[in-house]
Amino acid sequence: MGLLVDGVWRDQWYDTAKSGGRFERSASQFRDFVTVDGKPAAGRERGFKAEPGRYHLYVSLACPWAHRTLIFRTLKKLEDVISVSVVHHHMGADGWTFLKEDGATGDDLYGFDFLHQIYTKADPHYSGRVTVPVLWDRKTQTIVSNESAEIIRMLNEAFDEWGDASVDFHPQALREEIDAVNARIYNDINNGVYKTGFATTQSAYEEAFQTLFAALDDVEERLSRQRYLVGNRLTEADWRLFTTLVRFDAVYVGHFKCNLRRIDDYPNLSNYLRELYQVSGIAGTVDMLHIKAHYYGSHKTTNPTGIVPLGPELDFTEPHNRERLARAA
Ligand SMILES: N[C@@H](CCC(=O)N[C@@H](CS)C(=O)NCC(=O)O)C(=O)O
Repeated sequence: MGLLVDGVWRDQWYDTAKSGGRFERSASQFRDFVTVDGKPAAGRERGFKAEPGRYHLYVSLACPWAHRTLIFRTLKKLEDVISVSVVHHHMGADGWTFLKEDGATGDDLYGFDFLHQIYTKADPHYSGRVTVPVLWDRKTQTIVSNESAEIIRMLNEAFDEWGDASVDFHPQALREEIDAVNARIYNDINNGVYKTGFATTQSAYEEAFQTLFAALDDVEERLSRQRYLVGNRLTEADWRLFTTLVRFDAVYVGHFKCNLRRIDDYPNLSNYLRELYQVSGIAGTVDMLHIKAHYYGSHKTTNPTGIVPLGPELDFTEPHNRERLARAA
């Protein structure tokens, strides 16, 4: 685990000393957009036109943020439009690597060994973390975006000429509510599990832990009344929550000490998780080997032995009871 400083790789763990033991996620730096007409998005200088075969995703199957982009690629039927390379699940002294093992593909575009080489190809003086997902433009050989929240919006709306235009996970009428729900779920749950697991003081851990479970309790209550988070349909907000829920009992409960309750202990959240997992194409985006091997094997400060637990037994294919809420929202 490390970062680039003026284009030079440095092996370094997260620095929580400045923030009272709290984990603070740094903002993504590549923030351009692929658009239908190729014009730059508002406030941006560089424009990228949607074209089939032009863009490539670098992902980790372990990573919940990268997982969002794979889900959108699948649900929008963009598999033949946007190609993908999968990094190795172990993130060690070199950061993400392109070692080909356990289903990791290697770097299909340049044959690089490390993901940080993709970052320095885009910007030889890049300083910052080297994260997945990355949306790469083959044509101009640069990174369009390394922010999953924005990549999924591009996949949702810019490629409809070639993908499935009939599904829209960010409908105009629900945008305000989606944004509000996303904000809480991002801060308290998606990033909340990291704040809990990477805290380096007892008080920072407890603060994040309490916030996380208060938010999960609220979502459980919401899902007892309505089938999905926003409106009566699947939206971006659901997929963003899903990637955390599906990792929760396998990883966050033990590795990140998020152990007040498991998702399995919440009747509505667990059925909701099963329903989303059973949506066509989704199970194929969930890779428990990568998920468990990555977290338990890579975070040496949290799990120095690197031992990957064998449990728990999880079966997301069991029946769910969410149909009864179909008209209740
Ligand atoms: N805000 C980013 C966060 C991505 C992120 O933090 N990815 C993790 C993997 S789960 C990563 O690559 N971490 C490497 C590091 O922090 O050095 C997004 O949502 O795209």
